[in-house]
Amino acid sequence: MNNTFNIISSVIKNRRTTKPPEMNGEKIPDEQINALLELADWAPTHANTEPWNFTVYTNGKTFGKQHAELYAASTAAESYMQMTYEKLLHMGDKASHVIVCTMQRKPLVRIPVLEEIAATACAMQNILLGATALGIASYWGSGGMVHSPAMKQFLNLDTHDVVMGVLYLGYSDTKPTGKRNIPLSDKVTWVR
Ligand SMILES: Cc1cc2nc3c(=O)[nH]c(=O)nc-3n(C[C@H](O)[C@H](O)[C@H](O)COP(=O)(O)O)c2cc1C
Repeated sequence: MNNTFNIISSVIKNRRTTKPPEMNGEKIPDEQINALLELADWAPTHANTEPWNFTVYTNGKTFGKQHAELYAASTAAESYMQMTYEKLLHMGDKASHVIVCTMQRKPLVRIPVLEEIAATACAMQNILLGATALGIASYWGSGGMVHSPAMKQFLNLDTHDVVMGVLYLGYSDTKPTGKRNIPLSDKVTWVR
């Protein structure tokens, strides 16, 4: 294998999910976030629809407040849990930047939704890999209100658009070890 493969292989294998509470509050320079977004923009895209969109929060607390308030406003009193509110409120406290990632379909696009979602996921993975290369810890979260109609409305999305997830980026003093539960051989079929 050549050196480029070895480098990218090491970045891919070293990317690990770090939960935002494990981040340490240190700030990432905005230029580095821009560089990551530029990587996202080079994701593959069927028919060049480039359906990814990003809302970048330079303070994790701002998104946390909006997320928690959305939960409070759209949860019936009998289901509401203060613990959930607090968890959402403080989720990004120690993150540097929070990026809400959405797939937004252009009008009249004939590309299947599945492919637009896949393209946006590729863009998000580019961010995660770039972050790893820069020593930035990352977390792709889809909990709380992320997939709720209330979040779509909050983000002014159209019916066919999708909230893909929230990327929390920051620095961490710890690094989780990776694991895979299913052997690769169980997921691969070779036809010769
Ligand atoms: C689409 C997607 C949604 C995810 N949502 C969550 C989530 O809501 N909560 C969570 O703890 N982890 C979430 N994760 C992160 C996974 O838990 C994590 O990728 C998995 O444990 C494998 O660990 P690794 O990323 O270190 O390889 C999500 C990952 C993806 C790709």
